[in-house]
Amino acid sequence: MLIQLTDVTKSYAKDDSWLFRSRTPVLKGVSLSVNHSECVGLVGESGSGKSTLGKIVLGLEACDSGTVSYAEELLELPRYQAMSVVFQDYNTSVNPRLTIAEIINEPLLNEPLSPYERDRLITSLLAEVGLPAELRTRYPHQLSGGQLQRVCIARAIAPNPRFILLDEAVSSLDVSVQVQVLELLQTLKQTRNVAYLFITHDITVASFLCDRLLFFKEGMVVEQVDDISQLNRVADPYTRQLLEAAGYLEIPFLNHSSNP
Ligand SMILES: Nc1ncnc2c1ncn2[C@@H]1O[C@H](COP(=O)(O)OP(=O)(O)OP(=O)(O)O)[C@@H](O)[C@H]1O
Repeated sequence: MLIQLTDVTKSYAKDDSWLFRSRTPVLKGVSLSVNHSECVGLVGESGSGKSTLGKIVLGLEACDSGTVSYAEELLELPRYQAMSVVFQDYNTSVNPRLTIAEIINEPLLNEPLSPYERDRLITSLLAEVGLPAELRTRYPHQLSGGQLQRVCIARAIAPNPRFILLDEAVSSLDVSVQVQVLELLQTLKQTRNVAYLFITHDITVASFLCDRLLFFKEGMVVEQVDDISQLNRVADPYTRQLLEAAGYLEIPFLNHSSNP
């Protein structure tokens, strides 16, 4: 086990809380684990609390109750080397005044590398995410969305983390670019032995990349699918609704009733 959350709750103060001291519960007792080198998908609608959960996993927010435990190997490393994150909005994830090489170098600033070694590492990280070395001197506005998200992925893998949180990391990309970036993430997962928590509202992309899926609704895990080939067997009505909307339950060989 790399990361384990047990019975985590979180609430935020309501806007009128100065008067009533009332709070809105956002996470209502969430338990989940991410194992070494696995990709866990957290699928749910907008506002269900997925990003809040992601922030708690990264240690950016504290939970109100419950526990978050990390494997020893994560605790031994500085946080930026143990865990990385790739957000949905690649434009606001990068400093527009930095070159692409400087952006990728951000998590490497404390590494004792010579200028030559640093240069070579940045070039090899660009190659690893499928980008040419010439991009290193460009600025973010001179790249396409897909290229910039690849730069964010290069920055995320630069310190060689054991865990990466992917928060709607392909949701802003065109469908064809989405597939390429998902394939890149799949490759990196294998070559770098990294674990992902993949937060998304899109069950199709989640089932492409993930080993396990957790369906999330109103701050709770309502269903867990350990075997993606058994997706059609989900019982929870909300999860079935999501699958139906994505066309999964219409495919005859996946249909539960025709394949007992
Ligand atoms: N810092 C905050 N203060 C107050 N309320 C917050 C805060 N952060 C999130 N919320 C509220 O918590 C709820 C869950 O938000 P969250 O961003 O975790 O959902 P989500 O499932 O990631 O949604 P989306 O996919 O749209 O990003 C929302 O109602 C949001 O308004």
